[in-house]
Amino acid sequence: MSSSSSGEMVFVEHTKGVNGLPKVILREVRGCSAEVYLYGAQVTSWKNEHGEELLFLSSKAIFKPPKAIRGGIPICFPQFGIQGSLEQHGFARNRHWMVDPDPPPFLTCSPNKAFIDLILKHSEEDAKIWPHRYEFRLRVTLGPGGDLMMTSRIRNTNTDGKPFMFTFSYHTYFAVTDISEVRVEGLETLDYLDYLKNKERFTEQGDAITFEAEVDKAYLSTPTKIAIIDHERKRTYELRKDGLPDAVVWNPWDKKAKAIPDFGDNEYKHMLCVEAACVEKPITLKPGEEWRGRQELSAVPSSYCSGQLDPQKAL
Ligand SMILES: O=P(O)(O)OC[C@H]1O[C@@H](O)[C@H](O)[C@@H](O)[C@@H]1O
Repeated sequence: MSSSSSGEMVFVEHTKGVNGLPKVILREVRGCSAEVYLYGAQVTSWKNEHGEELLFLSSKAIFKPPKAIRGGIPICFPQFGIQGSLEQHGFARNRHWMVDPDPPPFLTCSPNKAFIDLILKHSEEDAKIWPHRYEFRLRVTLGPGGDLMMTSRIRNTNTDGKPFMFTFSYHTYFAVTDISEVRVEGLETLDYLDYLKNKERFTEQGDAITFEAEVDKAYLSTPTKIAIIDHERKRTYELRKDGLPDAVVWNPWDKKAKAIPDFGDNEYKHMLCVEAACVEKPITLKPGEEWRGRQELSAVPSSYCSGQLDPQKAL
């Protein structure tokens, strides 16, 4: 456990990560931790109190701009996927963010000490590809129980009176023991767009979702709670979201994995992306307006969660 010279615990440590990229480590008293790179404002690690890694990070991840880091929680903004004129998943994930010197007050009075506020603003360079002024503020918090909370606030600061539109996702790569032993609950019977079938719309059947081939789907208007159950590890991830109606589920499986240069051939077995997202209906912000999108993750023993999940319960 890291502590200051006075012996007090350091909840927020500013340090350097791979290739000297600035990184912030968040710690909580029970021993859980999270790591956030300023490059992409990307969470690359989230560990429970036993030091077990809960996020997948590829062994081939390239920590070198302009390549986005493969794994953890990349942020897709202002464009999810290829629906638009920008590069896949937009540019927020490969920009250098700053520590926010002036974060807005949070409405809820929280006892958490392990948090970091980051900010990304428009630049002249980016204005050539996305001609808007904006402020994107992200707070990453590690709760006392080890929960990982992320709140994004995006504000239109255009001075030309123009609104802008965007799509978004927290592209979370969950670490799983064996993908063929994983079940996702909370998305059954929903409509989804299948990206492997030209975005055709289908309706999911009644059963919980399991995996035996490549999957790339955007479930629409989902409940606020989704569970990812890792049977082999007897661990359940709970994803709670607010302001993000959709959920993307992605696993490249063997063939696609081999075609991704910064992804190991067999790593698809040990990851599953379940992304709190807004993809079907883009968000429109007028000048002065702000949007808020939040995700909370917890990891609990499966016996505790199974059967108790109430997908309708709001955050
Ligand atoms: O390789 P990238 O740009 O990080 O994207 C990975 C995947 O991200 C998912 O969110 C998309 O739905 C997939 O289509 C995409 O392949």
